[in-house]
This record gives sequence, C-alpha cells and structure tokens, in this order.
Amino acid sequence: MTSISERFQSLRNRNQCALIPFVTAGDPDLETTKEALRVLDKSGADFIELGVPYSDPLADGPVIQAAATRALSKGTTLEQVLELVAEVSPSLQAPIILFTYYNPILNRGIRSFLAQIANVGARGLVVPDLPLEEAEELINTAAEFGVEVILLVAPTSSQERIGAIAQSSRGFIYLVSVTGVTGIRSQIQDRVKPLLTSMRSISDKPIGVGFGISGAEQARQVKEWGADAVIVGSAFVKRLATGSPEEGLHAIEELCKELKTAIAPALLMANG
Ligand SMILES: O=P(O)(O)OC[C@@H](O)[C@@H](O)c1c[nH]c2ccccc12
Repeated sequence: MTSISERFQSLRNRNQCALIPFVTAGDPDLETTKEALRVLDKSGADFIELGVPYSDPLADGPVIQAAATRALSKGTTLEQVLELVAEVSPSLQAPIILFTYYNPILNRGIRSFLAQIANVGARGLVVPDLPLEEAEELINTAAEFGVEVILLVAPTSSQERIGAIAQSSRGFIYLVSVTGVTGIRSQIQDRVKPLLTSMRSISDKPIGVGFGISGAEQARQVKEWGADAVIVGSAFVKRLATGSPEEGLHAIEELCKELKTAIAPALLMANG
C-alpha cells in the first residue's frame, strides 16, 4: 500500500497537482459513504479525506457540522467508520486520510488508536485541534505504524511557527487558506499565493491548500499559485447530502471530475 509521501512523490514526478475530496463518514449513511469513496476514487481523487463525525466540531462551518450531526444521530461510531475503511480501502487507489478531532484519540489512547487505524489501512491522519506541544508524540507513534500525521498551517501563523510545523508535518503540509471555519467561500484570499511561496522556500514537503475551495476556477487558481494539492470538503459534503443517496453520489462524481479536469486536464482525458 502506497504512503501519502510516496503518492506525492509520484505525482510530483509527473508534475501533477493532487485532488483531495473530503466526506463525512455516516452522512447520509455508512452504505452511501462506502459508495462515495469508490466513486471519488474512480473520478480523479488522488487521496480521500474521511471525516469521523464528532459532536463538537469547532473548526467546522455549518455544512460539515450539519453532516456530523446527521451522522451521529444515525448512531455512527468510530468502530463502524474503521470497519468501513477496512472493507473498502484495499480496493481503492487513493490512500485514505482519516480526519478526527483529538478527543477520540485521547479516549482510546494514542498507541491503540494508531494501531487500529493503521490496521484498517488508513495512511494519513489530520487532527485539527492537536496542540503542537503534543504533536511530536502522535507523529512519532504514528510513524511506527506507517501513518503520516499532517499538520495545519494557518494564514496567521508566524514565520517561526510555520517553519516548525513544516518540519514536523508528515505526508504534506495543510495550508488553511482563511482564518475561520470550513465552508464554501466565493473567493480564495490573495495572500495564499505569497504564503505558498514563502513556505516553498523553507520546505520541500508537498503543500495542500484547503478551506473555501468549491469550484474549478478556484482549484485551478490554487494550483497555479503552486499548491501540490487542492482539498475540497464542504462542496462535496453539501452535494452528497442533497436529494437521494443516488443523486448525491452522482453529484459528487460530477464535481470530482470537474475539479480534476481543472487541475490536471490532460490526465483525465488520457484515462477516458
Ligand atoms: O470544507 P472546506 O472549506 O472545503 O475545507 C476542507 C475540509 O472540509 C477538510 O479538510 C476539513 C473538514 N473539517 C476540517 C476541520 C479542520 C481542518 C480541515 C477540515
């Protein structure tokens, strides 16, 4: 199974920008999530970020909050999400990046949580409320299990902090394009461009940009500014939750292809 870093290396060799869609597990139900992973994998996703629903999602805007609430009201548990990953990940090309708040990790114990997620085939981990002071332990233990912990850089982070985060982050560095919570925005802030340039000058790790990206134009823009990956969450979550599960799946397939075509036009054509 390919690691996040290895996949980025091969994308870089081909000069490709990666597409990373995000969906919330259990919304509208786990069966649909399973199908969503397959659909995204076939429609151009290079990695898939899978969110574990959590009751207090402080970094999330209304769309993903609502998705988490729906998933939890259906009784979705971490165990079920991991079972799902175990079942589908072997047939996916895109490595799975698990997204969870820190509390469920602490509840389980860092080592046993990591052993479990590695065992089901997750290759990356994003923890938005992980204190940097506690990151080292998580990162190192994760590495023992072949899991890469991806850290987030905020647009307001100091140069010094960005340097420290860049150095500790594994797989890639997640550059948050705006201060605030997740959610669709009409424009990507111009300051992302100089931020990308300055991060580039201090680290050669891949950089993924997320928060607020929903359409082809924005994705292309971020790619042109030099991002190695474009991360899109709320736009997928919203589409998947609209109409019947079949309609939702069809809508995310369209969006995935559209975004992929925008950032890697030749590639999708070559694959039909
Ligand atoms: O929803 P957006 O604005 O497209 O943002 C990406 C995103 O959804 C995903 O990476 C994510 C979902 N919840 C988060 C919380 C913190 C950081 C990142 C995330």
